[in-house]
Amino acid sequence: MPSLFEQSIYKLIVETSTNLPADVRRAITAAREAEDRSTRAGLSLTTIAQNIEMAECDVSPICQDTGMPTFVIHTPVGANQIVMKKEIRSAIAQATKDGKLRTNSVDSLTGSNTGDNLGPGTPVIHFEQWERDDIDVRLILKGGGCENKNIQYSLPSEIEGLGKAGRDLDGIRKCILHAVHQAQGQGCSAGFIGVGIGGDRTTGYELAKQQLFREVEDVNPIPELAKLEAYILDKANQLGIGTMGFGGNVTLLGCKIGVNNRLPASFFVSVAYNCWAYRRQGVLLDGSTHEIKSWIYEGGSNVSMKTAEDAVAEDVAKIAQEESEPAEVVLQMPLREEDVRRLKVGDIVRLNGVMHTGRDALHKHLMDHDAPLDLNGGVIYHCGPVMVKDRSGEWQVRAAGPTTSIREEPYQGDIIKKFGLRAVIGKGGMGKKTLTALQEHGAVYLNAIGGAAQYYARCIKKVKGVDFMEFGIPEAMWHFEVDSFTAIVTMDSHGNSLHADVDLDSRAKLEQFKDPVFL
Ligand SMILES: O=C(O)C[C@H](O)C(=O)O
Ligand code: SF4
Repeated sequence: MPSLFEQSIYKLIVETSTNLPADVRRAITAAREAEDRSTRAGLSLTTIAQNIEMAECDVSPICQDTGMPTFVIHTPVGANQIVMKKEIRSAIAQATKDGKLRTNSVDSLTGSNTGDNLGPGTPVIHFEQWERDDIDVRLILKGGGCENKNIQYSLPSEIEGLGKAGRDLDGIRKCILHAVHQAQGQGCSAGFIGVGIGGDRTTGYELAKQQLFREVEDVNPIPELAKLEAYILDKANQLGIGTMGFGGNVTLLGCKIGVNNRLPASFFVSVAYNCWAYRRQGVLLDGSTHEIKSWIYEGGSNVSMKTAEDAVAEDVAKIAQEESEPAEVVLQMPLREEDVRRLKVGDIVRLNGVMHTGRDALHKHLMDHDAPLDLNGGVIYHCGPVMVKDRSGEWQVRAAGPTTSIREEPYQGDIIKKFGLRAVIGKGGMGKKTLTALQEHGAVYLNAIGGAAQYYARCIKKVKGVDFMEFGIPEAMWHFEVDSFTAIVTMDSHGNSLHADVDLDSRAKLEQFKDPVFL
């Protein structure tokens, strides 16, 4: 029987992974209200809202990437932190086994997955002592896609699109606006950012991440920073990047800035980007029994993700469905070249049949090996799912949203041509080389909604098999039979890319903020 401390930590992990807190929910609902619901961004936000409720209802991960578990713990003086650490590790392993966390700890040299989320450096546990009797445990699960969009600036600097940035508040302003722009939709916008001003390279990033433990709705006690936070939120939302980088009115949901002293020679501005799946929670434990006394952040269960408009819209959708043909294109996999060549950017596609997952390890492997099955007309889904075996030994999908596609850019075009793929599904879009291959071969890039792991898991009707289990669960090649798997064409075979358009357009908007504001 696990100790009460371990049980409390387990509850914290499950709650954090499966139930988005109230402040984050309110921010997402406000974004929905600011966006026209019939646009790509509006539709994506509706799916995100549904996904949040599905995760809560099924007690399953909101997003399949359950991130780097990072704990910040305050203990009474003299509390045994060594025992606590052991029990936290044990709770992490149990939550992984139960499918509440994905197996996310990978040996950086060999690529092998430890399978239980434990390994050198994982999980991250920071202890602090305080002169109180209770134990305060906070946890953030920040995924890899948004972590990849973190960025650090060293001032003074020349900032692309914004010009010179000096060692002052206005220079800091430019760094933060640029940080939002460079993320585009790849960190599953609309996102939240934590900013650390000062420190050294390491503590600057630490400070940035600490800001993500603040409440979305709080106000910075330092007046200049409160002003800067409000400014960034307002201006970032004028960049037109929108949810998933589809264009739209809402790009940023929160901005929190902290400041530390620096060395005379250094001036770092560090930005931690967090996706909409902003999973952080905390518990206050009784110092002697280790029972949960209270939750630190208001729980999500009281804040429904439905807006007043939803009820009306559901009726309208029903009528519309009855009266007219659905606007989506329904396709059966494997796909035919002529069907794919007809698709254009903006089309909504519903896929039926069998698709195959593949991400970094698979793409690298396929460059100089054969595929384990015929991929002609096939569809590769950039996805690392959460999978568990049920009692009868069958694999079950617990979460299966898309991963950031751009990582496959060096390989994708070649793989499309070599194996005759007709579509790749992922998120955030891909680059020129892939776009050229889509054109030459007759294929499309489909953007699924990042983080909507429960929504997509429900489209998977059967796990048909798996290859390359030696790559670990997220990197293996899973064969999924899907029904009505919905995604949007964002790169077509005619040379069009919504991602390139939004990038260019938002870059022009960024340049409007070149002139000094904070003098
Ligand atoms: O690893 C994943 O499944 C997704 C990742 O967090 C991403 O955003 O690309
Ligand atoms: S897939 Fe998107 S929502 Fe999930 S962790 Fe990555 S960035 Fe966050």
